[in-house]
Formats: sequence, C-alpha cells, structure tokens
Amino acid sequence: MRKACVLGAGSWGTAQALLLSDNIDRVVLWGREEDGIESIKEERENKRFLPGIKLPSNIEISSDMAYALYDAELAIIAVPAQAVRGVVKSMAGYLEDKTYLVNTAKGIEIDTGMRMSQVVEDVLGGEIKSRFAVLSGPSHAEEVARKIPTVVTVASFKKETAFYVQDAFMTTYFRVYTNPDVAGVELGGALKNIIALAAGIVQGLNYGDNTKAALITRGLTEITRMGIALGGDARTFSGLSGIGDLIVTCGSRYSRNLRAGELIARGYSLPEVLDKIGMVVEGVYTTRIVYKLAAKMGIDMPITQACYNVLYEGKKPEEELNRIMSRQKKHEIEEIVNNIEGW
Ligand SMILES: NC(=O)c1ccc[n+]([C@@H]2O[C@H](COP(=O)([O-])OP(=O)(O)OC[C@H]3O[C@@H](n4cnc5c(N)ncnc54)[C@H](O)[C@@H]3O)[C@@H](O)[C@H]2O)c1
Ligand SMILES: O=P(O)(O)OC[C@H](O)CO
Repeated sequence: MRKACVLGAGSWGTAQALLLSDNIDRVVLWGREEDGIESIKEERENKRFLPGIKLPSNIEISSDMAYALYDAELAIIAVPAQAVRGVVKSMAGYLEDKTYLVNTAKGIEIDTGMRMSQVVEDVLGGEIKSRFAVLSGPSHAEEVARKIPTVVTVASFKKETAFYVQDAFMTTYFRVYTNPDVAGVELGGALKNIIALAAGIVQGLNYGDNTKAALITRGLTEITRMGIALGGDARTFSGLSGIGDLIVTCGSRYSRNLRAGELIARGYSLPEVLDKIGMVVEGVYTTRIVYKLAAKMGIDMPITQACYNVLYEGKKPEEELNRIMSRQKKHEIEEIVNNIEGW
C-alpha cells in the first residue's frame, strides 16, 4: 500500500492532500494541534483554510510527525517559507531513506537569504539533494481542490526524482512538467509575490489595466534580473513557475498577495492586513529580504524597492508610483541595444 504525507494543514497542504489522494492509497495530512486538527478530523473538512471541500476517507489527519512520516514514500512541505527550517528540523529524526521530499513553500528565508532547497540541505545534509524536488507554478488551492485544470512544474537535481514526483501528482486535471533548474523554479515562485503585492496596490489605488499590465511586464524583467543573479536560468522565468505564476497571482481573486496589496493601498496597516487575510502573505517577507539582497548585490529592482518603502518605510503608494514613473529614461531591453551598432 502506497503512503504519502503532507506537512502543513493550511490551504495549500489540504489541497495537496486532496490531489495526492487521487493517486496514492493513504495520505496523512499533518498539522499542529493549534491548527484545529481535531475539528478537521471530526468534520472531514478544513473549514478555516479550505471551506466547502470534503476530505475523502483515504486522507488521515494527524498532529503526530512520526506517524505521518512512517513508511511514507513521499513527504510534501506545505508550511510558510519562514517555518520550513523548523518543520524540517522536527522531521529529521523520522524521515526514512526511501522518502522523497517535495517543497511547495514559495519564499526566501529572511534570516539567511537562502532558497528553500538550501534551507532543506542545510538541515538534512547533502544526501537529501537526490530525493528532493520543488513543485511550483500557477496553482491556487481553491481551484486545485475543485479539480479545475492546473499545470505546474517540478524541479529536481536528479531526473529520476523529477519523474517520480511528476507521476505521483499527475491526474487528468493536474498536469506536471519537469525542469532541472531548481534555483530558477524556486526564485520565480518567491519573487512573483512581490510583484503581486505591487499589483494589488495599483488595483487598490484604482489605477487601470494599463498600469497593471506594465507592472506585470516590468515585474517579470525584475524577477528575471534577480533570478539570473541568484543562479536561475533565464528561460525558466518565461515558464509556468515564472510568468505563469505571475499572471495568476496578479489577477486571481484567490491571491492573498494581491488582496494584501489592495488593502495596503486602502490605508490599512500591515498588521491589520495580515490579520484580515488570515493566511500567509509570503510577499511581505520576500520583499524584505529581496530588497536587502538587491542593495547588497547592486541589482536594480525599482518595484521591489517601492514595495519595501510602502510596507516598511511608511511611504505613500502614490508617491512611490510617481517616483518609479519619473526615473531616468531607459531602453526597454538593454541586450538588444547592446548588439546593434550605432544605437
Ligand atoms: N494557497 C495556495 O494556493 C498556494 C499555492 C501554492 C503554493 N503555496 C505556498 O504554500 C505555502 C503555504 O501556504 P498556504 O496557502 O497553505 O498558507 P496558509 O496560511 O493557508 O496555511 C499555512 C499553514 O501552515 C501552518 N504553519 C505555520 N507555521 C507552522 C509551523 N511552524 N509548523 C507547522 N505548521 C505551521 C499554519 O498554521 C497553517 O496551517 C506558502 O509558501 C505558499 O506560498 C500556496
Ligand atoms: O496568489 P497568492 O498570493 O495567494 O499565492 C498562491 C500561489 O503562489 C499561487 O500559485
């Protein structure tokens, strides 16, 4: 009998358990007791994070990490990025040699600037790399749980691991592509959240579709610039985990980062916004660390800088937008100009 476990009983963890329960005999959804594990168990529904979706009988709910990981061929991490190190530390004693480990958290560790694969390796050691993968792409829990056609990417250092994870997740409504570019896939998923916050801010200020389209396009330029500097392949940012995720997060009514930006533009303070959303808003943390990394590495990231100023320096969104619009004139794509003599 095949067994998998999902670590994190929020909206994405619950959606992942539902997805895997279509392919794998037993799925254990693990969460902390304070996450209402008992009521999820009794009601067969995660009413706080994914209301309206009943959990099938092959999903077990548990707050016992040893039980969740025992004999599992696959373990999925689905907690916020800043909690990944702690969760991986607590699973270390129970993770079996045969278990594949897939991270789905989209973020960068604030204290270290590490990507999630680096955090996992830091805690578990280099041997985990051959069994590790990252799953990312345009995929809101609310739609995946309703079996709405969704397409994502799995990246791994090892081809066989990517193929294994692809098979474990693929269903008629969830299509998975493979990609060897772990850094690129991780960075696309993390950096898009900053742009989603900015898109929410312009939405909240009632600017038009022109502004949003410009933000998404120049946002992708910014993501790609930093993504390459941190080790990603430029081509990955034109894929599902890059522009694909950017499109969904800047347009979907389910996007927490977009909604958070909107509330900020309407004058709510950051603690009020986080309280109102009630789920993790990864872009708030990613903005902080990426702003610092960009300054340290000398990388031009005007949208990230504007987000940082609004979130952490008390600057007015309208003023930040004016500042971005009136910067020095530039070519759209430097690489094109550099290759044409006379330009
Ligand atoms: N929701 C989505 O549609 C979606 C899709 C793809 C990826 N993701 C990513 O998945 C990650 C989790 O997001 P989510 O939407 O499930 O968030 P969420 O806020 O809905 O749920 C997070 C869950 O993790 C729990 N948690 C927090 N700290 C913990 C800790 N230290 N130990 C154990 N559990 C802890 C929370 O209590 C909560 O149950 C994020 O990085 C997000 O970007 C989310
Ligand atoms: O759109 P958000 O901010 O809710 O993020 C969720 C996922 O990353 C979407 O793929």
